[in-house]
Amino acid sequence: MTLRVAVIGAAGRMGRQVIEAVEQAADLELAGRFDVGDDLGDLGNADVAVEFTVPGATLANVLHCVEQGVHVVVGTTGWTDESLNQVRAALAVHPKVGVLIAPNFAIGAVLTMRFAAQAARFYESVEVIELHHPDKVDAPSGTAVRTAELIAEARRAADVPPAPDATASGLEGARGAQVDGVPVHAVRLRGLVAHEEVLFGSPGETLTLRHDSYDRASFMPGVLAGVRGVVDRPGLTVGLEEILDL
Ligand SMILES: NC(=O)C1=CN([C@@H]2O[C@H](COP(=O)(O)OP(=O)(O)OC[C@H]3O[C@@H](n4cnc5c(N)ncnc54)[C@H](O)[C@@H]3O)[C@@H](O)[C@H]2O)C=CC1
Ligand SMILES: O=C(O)C1=N[C@H](C(=O)O)C[C@H](O)C1
Repeated sequence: MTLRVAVIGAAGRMGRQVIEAVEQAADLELAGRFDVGDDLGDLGNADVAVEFTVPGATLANVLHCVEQGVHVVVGTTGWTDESLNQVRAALAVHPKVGVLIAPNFAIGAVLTMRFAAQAARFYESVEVIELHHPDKVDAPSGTAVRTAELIAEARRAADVPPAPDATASGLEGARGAQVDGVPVHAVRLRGLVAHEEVLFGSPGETLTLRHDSYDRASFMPGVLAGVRGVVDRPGLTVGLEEILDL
C-alpha cells in the first residue's frame, strides 16, 4: 500500500530533505508541501504528515493534523509536558490517529541516548555537550535535553549523589545550563550539522560517547521508519526508540 505523505516546514533544511526522501521511496507518495502562511486544510488528503518547523508553531500544526485524522511524525524541538498533554487530549477525541514525536531521528543519536542512560549509574560525574550549525534557533538542543533527562532519571533510580563540582566563583554560564541537574553545554559553529558528546567520569577513568550527524541524510531512515510505523501506532509515541523496538 502506498502512503501519502504531507510535509510541513517544506521550505526548511529538514523539510527539503524529507521531500527528497519521500520522492525516492517506492512505497511513499508526496501529498503536499506546506510552509509558513499556508492553509494546512486537509493536508492534501495525506495519510501521514511530517512536521519540521519551529518550536512556536509545532503544537498548533500537530493539533490541526490530529483533528483532520492525519497521523503525524514530528521532529521539531521545544516540546514540554504541557504541550504533550494537549496532544494527548486531542488524541483522546481521535483515538485512531498516531503521533510520533522524536527529538532525534538519527539512529546513532537514539543509540547514544540509550547507552548514556545505561552508563549513568556507574559514574560520579557527567556532562553533556551538544554542537550544532549556527542557524539553529534553540539551545540547548532537544536531543541534549532528552539525553540529560534520561541520565538524571537513571542516576535517581540508582541513588547516585549529585556530581562533584567545587566551582565557587566565575563567569555566569561557564558551567553550562542545568538540565535536571546535568550540565549541558551548547556550541554553535559554522561547518557543523548536529553532534553530541556525553562525558562520564569516575576516579581514574572517563567514558566518552559521541555521535555525529555530518549530513541531514542521517535523519532520513529514522523519519521514514516513523512514517511507516506511526500508521499502526494510535496515540502518542515519544522517541524513535519505541518504533525501533530498542
Ligand atoms: N528530530 C530530528 O531528528 C531533527 C529535528 N530538527 C528540528 O526540526 C526543526 C526544524 O529544523 P530545520 O529544518 O533545520 O529548520 P529550518 O529553519 O530550516 O526550517 C523550518 C521551516 O519551518 C517553516 N515554518 C515556520 N513556521 C511555520 C508554520 N507555522 N507552519 C509551517 N511551516 C513553518 C519555516 O518557514 C522553515 O521553512 C527544529 O526544531 C530542529 O531542531 C532538526 C533536525 C533533526
Ligand atoms: O536543529 C537541528 O539541526 C537539530 N535539532 C534537533 C535537536 O535540537 O536535538 C536534532 C538534531 O540535533 C538536529
